[in-house]
Amino acid sequence: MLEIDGSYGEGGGQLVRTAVALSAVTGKEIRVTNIRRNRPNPGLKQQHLKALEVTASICEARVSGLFPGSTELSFAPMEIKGGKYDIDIGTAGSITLLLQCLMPALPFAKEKVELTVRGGTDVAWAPTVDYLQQVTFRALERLGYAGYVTLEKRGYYPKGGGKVSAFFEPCRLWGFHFLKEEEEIKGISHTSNLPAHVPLRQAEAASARLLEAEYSSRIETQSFEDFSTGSGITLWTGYIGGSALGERGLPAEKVGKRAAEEVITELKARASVDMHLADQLIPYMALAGNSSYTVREISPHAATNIWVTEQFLDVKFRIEKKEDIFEVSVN
Ligand SMILES: Nc1ncnc2c1ncn2[C@@H]1O[C@H](COP(=O)(O)OP(=O)(O)OP(=O)(O)O)[C@@H](O)[C@H]1O
Repeated sequence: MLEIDGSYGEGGGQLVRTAVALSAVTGKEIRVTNIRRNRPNPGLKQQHLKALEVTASICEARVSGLFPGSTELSFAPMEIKGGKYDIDIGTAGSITLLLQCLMPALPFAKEKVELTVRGGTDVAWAPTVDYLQQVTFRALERLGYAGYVTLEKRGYYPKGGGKVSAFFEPCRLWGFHFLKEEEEIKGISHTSNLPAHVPLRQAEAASARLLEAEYSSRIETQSFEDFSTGSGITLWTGYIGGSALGERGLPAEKVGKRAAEEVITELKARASVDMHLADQLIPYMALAGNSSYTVREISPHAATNIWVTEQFLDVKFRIEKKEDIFEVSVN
């Protein structure tokens, strides 16, 4: 039984998701203690519970400790099955973070996996669904990953009610060295139940700020009348993304500008991947072997993900400072 201290480093939800996914891949039984100890509300929340429940059912795991607020769990996987699953997170809990828990295991499934997930598609502290599609999947494809997600309906905080379909096929991962890929910046600016000028103003403000920094952009606008009310914008180019969400009282122009600033910060650093993708790629790069990227900073999320991944797999990540950026590689 492998014991993982959930308070290590960043000590958040991602450590638990990576541990469970790699337990499924390696077949190693685990116990995770001190779950989310470094968060103001420690223990498992609804979003984490759903992710763990689905991962357990896909790999027929024996689990204990799955209840709200639980700070310790054990997970003993069998084989990773395929099949169809219909999952309702029940709140505006992040759909993309639920997928983050499952996705590293799915190349090793016996058959294809089809999921329908209901929850939040554009919520704080998580990749937006557009980021997942345009940045994360673009990078994973380079590692041989076979899967895609389709947005059916947006879901914003607090009501949620978004819907995403996802499809994954068993595949063999291979190594890849990520280099900076810069194209015209693309984006989607979207709203639900708000006036049509809101996504336009978000998009125009983002484009104007990008142009000031000498980047051209093409941003699509979308207006929906879905179950929840909200707005957001995601921008991307190569392996770099940025996003911002609307808030009551926050002018649409500020939302657009925030997303643009995120992308500009990443692009100016001249690294190959952004800080979020950098932590997300760690388990896949370890499974694929012989891979690398450059990033402007090593975030606590990335350092923690490296630490958890090294507990499961016989790999060692190297981090080297090269001028103003860091190269992260694994053999
Ligand atoms: N704006 C964003 N764009 C892309 N990815 C993001 C963004 N914000 C957060 N992420 C990603 O979402 C994940 C968040 O992990 P984290 O452990 O903080 O989540 P959590 O389960 O909500 O946990 P906790 O509530 O314990 O913080 C990380 O992979 C991070 O890179």
